[in-house]
Amino acid sequence: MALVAGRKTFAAGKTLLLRAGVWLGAEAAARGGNGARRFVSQRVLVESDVTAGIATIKFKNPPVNSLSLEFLTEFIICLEKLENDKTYRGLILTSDCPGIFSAGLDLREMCGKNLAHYAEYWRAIQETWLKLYLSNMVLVAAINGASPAGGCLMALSSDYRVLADNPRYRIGLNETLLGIVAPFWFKDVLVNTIGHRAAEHALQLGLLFQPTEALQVGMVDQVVPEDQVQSTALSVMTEWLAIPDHARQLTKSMMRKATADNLIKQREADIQNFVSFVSRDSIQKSLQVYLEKLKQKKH
Ligand SMILES: CCCCC/C=C\CCCC/C=C/C(=O)SCCNC(=O)CCNC(=O)[C@H](O)C(C)(C)COP(=O)(O)OP(=O)(O)OC[C@H]1O[C@@H](n2cnc3c(N)ncnc32)[C@H](O)[C@@H]1OP(=O)(O)O
Repeated sequence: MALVAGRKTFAAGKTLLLRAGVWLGAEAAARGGNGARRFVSQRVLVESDVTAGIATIKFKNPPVNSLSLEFLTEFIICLEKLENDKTYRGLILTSDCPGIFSAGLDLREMCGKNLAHYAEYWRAIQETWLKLYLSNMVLVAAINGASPAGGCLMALSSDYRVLADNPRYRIGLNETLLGIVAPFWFKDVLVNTIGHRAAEHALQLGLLFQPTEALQVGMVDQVVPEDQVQSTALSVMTEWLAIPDHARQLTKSMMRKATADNLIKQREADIQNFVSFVSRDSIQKSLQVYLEKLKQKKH
């Protein structure tokens, strides 16, 4: 199995160091006779059906699929590989961790680190979102677990969302509950999905919706029994892939470009905003208290 380490070039001429060992050769992946391929990487599992042109990315960053810098690095590389490989027209996003889609940003990346680290981290968050939001592939989120904040953003950036019908699987942008603020582009994506009034309400109160509420407000497109999430995602994908790619892709771009451009034109300022916000003593304190509460919950 090949081990690739190198530099990943990000937008704005910046680079993110691809840590040695995080990407374990996709090319060495098992290839079945039925057109199924499996890429192997440490935190991101990629299964694909070459014949159908559909790949499935399973987040595998236990215990809660937090969006750590290492996870994001692997994820971006996987996305790029799939995006550049014209075999794949559709991508299903789901989780390999039982009961958790993604706990969102990794709070440990935002606590007690230096300014350069915060900047690197935020650039990776931006990059992940831009790649997801502007993907030429059809993206279906098969949400098989809790999906707060950054986890919710990943789902919202897909073209279609299927959520498992389990009241423990709440989804929403809960940033205010942590004493932090969802950045404008998180807000824009939420507004595009559920409308301005509902987004204002949800954002100010940091609402986490149970499945039936999420369906009602339009945050997800379908709620299905837990054991039908993957099969539903697959049949939705088949429906979407019946549309000619060029027409669907141009339409997607027409709908999303302005929102993405809004960030692209002020990426550096957005990074500086994040760095100065998150490094404030009061914000550091809020995040630490929140992390401590999460830890104590168990005892
Ligand atoms: C005005 C200018 C503004 C500019 C921008 C400024 C600010 C930036 C805003 C950035 C936007 C932020 C987005 C985010 O995504 S913030 C993260 C929000 N996430 C959460 O609130 C989720 C917190 N986690 C949970 O609610 C639960 O863990 C759960 C996901 C529902 C799973 O519950 P359960 O299965 O019971 O697991 P535990 O709670 O026991 O957790 C297991 C261990 O995982 C640790 N953990 C959980 N979440 C995170 C996380 N997000 N990051 C890091 N670590 C996390 C938890 O502490 C446990 O650790 P332990 O085993 O060591 O105790």
